[in-house]
Amino acid sequence: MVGVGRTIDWTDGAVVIVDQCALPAEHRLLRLETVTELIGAIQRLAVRGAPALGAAGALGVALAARAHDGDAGAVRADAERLATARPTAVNLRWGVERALAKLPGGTEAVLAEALTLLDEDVRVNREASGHAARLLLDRCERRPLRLLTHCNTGRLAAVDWGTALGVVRHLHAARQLEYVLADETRPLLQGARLTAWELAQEKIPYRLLPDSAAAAAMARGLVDAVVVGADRIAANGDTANKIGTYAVALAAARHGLPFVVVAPSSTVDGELPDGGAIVLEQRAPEEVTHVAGTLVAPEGAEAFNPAFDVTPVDLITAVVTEHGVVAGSAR
Ligand SMILES: CSC[C@H]1O[C@H](OP(=O)(O)O)[C@H](O)[C@@H]1O
Repeated sequence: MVGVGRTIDWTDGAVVIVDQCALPAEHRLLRLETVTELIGAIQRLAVRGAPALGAAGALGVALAARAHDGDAGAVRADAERLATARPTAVNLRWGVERALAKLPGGTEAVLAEALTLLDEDVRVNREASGHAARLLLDRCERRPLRLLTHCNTGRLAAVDWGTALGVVRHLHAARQLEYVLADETRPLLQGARLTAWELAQEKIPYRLLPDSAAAAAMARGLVDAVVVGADRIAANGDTANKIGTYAVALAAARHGLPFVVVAPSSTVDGELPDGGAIVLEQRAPEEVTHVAGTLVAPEGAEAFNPAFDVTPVDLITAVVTEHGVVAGSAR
């Protein structure tokens, strides 16, 4: 059920999500009854995070199948609008296509596939984050661990549990975590608003830091390892993730710290040989020139606001999915 553990689910013919734009001030649910409403929620990041986008894509096809019952052309047109709502996370199109493949079996078959995908997401991310937690315990001597993370990769970025933050949950449960250093993650502050909220909810020790302080934290010996999520992983292991991830990887390499990417295998795009071809979403300048709706730059200031960057695999210790380590120097 949404809110209790799940970030996104299907309730009485609608997609119901936790409205991530309202957090941390308010934990409220949004009921989305049409594909257009769902696309709007995806594009304003009310629902966000690669695995959660996969679930949204699949459930969105169920909405389309119900709305256009019997009109496969109309369903496919809505499915394409969904799949292109945000370009970088491969999971969105993957979820759409998973559900669309069941369309010949009818509306209920599409919904059944989408609900199966949601259940899978939780299991797969628990497995992937479990592998990554064990890898970090193998590679890091110090106990308990002090992890730095970027953006939000917890249950809010998935159906439940999460990827990199799933590692934190495993380690915390095993009493092997001292604290988390969470990058605020400008400009949309997924770390400050969402990761901090998740960790506070579970009384997991954390400190928030400006993105610009991540390298300094490593230089001061405050970090044992870095763990992040992913939005699209190329066949060679190059990884697209939230803007700022590449800088964190450079700093981790400089300080000889493990840098681990955790994602479900649905985030791997085997058709891309390397990260050079990953489409990186560019977002509105206002996300940079304004803070909480207040202009903080000169009127008319231009901005460079890519939502993602690519970390080359040579800076990644391990890319870990439910299948274990699939790329990186730890293979
Ligand atoms: C569990 S992967 C989450 C992944 O998605 C985030 O992007 P966004 O907040 O724009 O959806 C970020 O890249 C996270 O690492």
